[in-house]
Amino acid sequence: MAEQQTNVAVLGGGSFGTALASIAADNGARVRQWMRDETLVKQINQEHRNGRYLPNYAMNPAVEASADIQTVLADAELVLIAIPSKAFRSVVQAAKAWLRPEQILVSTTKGIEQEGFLLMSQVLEQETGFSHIGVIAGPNLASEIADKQLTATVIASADSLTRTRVQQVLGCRYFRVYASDDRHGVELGGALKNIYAIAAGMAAALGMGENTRSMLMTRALAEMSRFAVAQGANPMTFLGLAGVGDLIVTCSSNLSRNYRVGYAMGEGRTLEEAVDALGQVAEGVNTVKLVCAKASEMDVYMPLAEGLNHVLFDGVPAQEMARTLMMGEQSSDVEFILPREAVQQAHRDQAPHNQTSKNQVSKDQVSKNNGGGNA
Ligand SMILES: NC(=O)c1ccc[n+]([C@@H]2O[C@H](COP(=O)([O-])OP(=O)(O)OC[C@H]3O[C@@H](n4cnc5c(N)ncnc54)[C@H](O)[C@@H]3O)[C@@H](O)[C@H]2O)c1
Ligand SMILES: O=P(O)(O)OC[C@H](O)CO
Repeated sequence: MAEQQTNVAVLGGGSFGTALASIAADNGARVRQWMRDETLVKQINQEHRNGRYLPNYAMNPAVEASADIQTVLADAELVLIAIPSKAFRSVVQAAKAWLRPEQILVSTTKGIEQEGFLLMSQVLEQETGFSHIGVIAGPNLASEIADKQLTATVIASADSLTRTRVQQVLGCRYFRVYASDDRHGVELGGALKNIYAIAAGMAAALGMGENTRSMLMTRALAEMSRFAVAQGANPMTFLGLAGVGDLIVTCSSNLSRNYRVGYAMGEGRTLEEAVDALGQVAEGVNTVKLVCAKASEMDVYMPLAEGLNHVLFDGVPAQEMARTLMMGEQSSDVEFILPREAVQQAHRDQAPHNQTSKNQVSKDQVSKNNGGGNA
């Protein structure tokens, strides 16, 4: 007996929504994609191409685009939401009247909501109260997926039906879907890596080398997992695709919008110029502010994120910040093996006179250290 075709709804007409819609259609699902822009709807239905966000890639012709959210959600078993975090809640609210508890709702958005520091799956939970909720995250540059480059992602959910159905619906010859039940860790991995992608782009534009990039990525991973553990996530998640996997791709590729924002700033553009030139979402710009505020509230040491925050919003030159960071506390490599506090204690015990601990990267410290570093 032939298996029944799965109905999939994709909310979002940007690059990731478009890439995901094509995967599901390539895999035999009936896919409807919702977007606001009627011109884009017409173009996708007639030319099978998203000329605004992925102009150089053919979409599966079976994807039906529509600006009517009710039509798109009707009969959908799986709903994939690819809307930037700033608009995520409003779109879920607009969709709510046509969502049903038996549907599987999956956020693909890598951002944080300012009010309450909520991740998008938490917004979904708040708005719907449903139980089949998950997130997708991993090293997933939309244009490479649209080009059918071999790619893997993670579906994370406490609900096994959500994990299994997403693996069945999206897993195909060019897209592998791994499962996790650490939804919070996977979602945080996706959101946090954007911060360090901006820093990596900046470092590349400033001519910093591969040792620097490697140090930045590895210390970023330490910082991300430290923050995530304080938020209740499993540190082991950061060894997976949604942790180190996504960090590698976004810190190395100029296909990453966050990396491109950093690169443009490293070339001398202002943040506003860099974001305007992009014309697409770079979630890391907003995330760094929210994460620094939360880290300070929870007393989590995040010198790279704090440093980037000062560069983006306080006008501190990136070179100067790099010098300051190089003069910061020399700490433990892997804190889950040798705790940072043990290294600090050893420094205190062996210091001829007491040193003050350098827990925060402040603007004052930047000016004090200016010129004195060895980055
Ligand atoms: N592009 C990627 O490679 C990629 C990969 C993985 C995850 N993501 C994540 O997916 C999310 C979406 O990213 P994207 O790349 O598709 O963004 P994008 O900038 O390419 O497109 C965003 C889409 O959202 C729509 N949108 C914005 N505000 C809206 C609103 N109020 N109502 C309805 N639609 C609205 C835009 O019109 C556009 O169609 C982001 O959080 C991003 O981090 C992106
Ligand atoms: O283009 P970015 O920087 O939003 O990154 C896209 C994806 O998150 C990469 O996995």
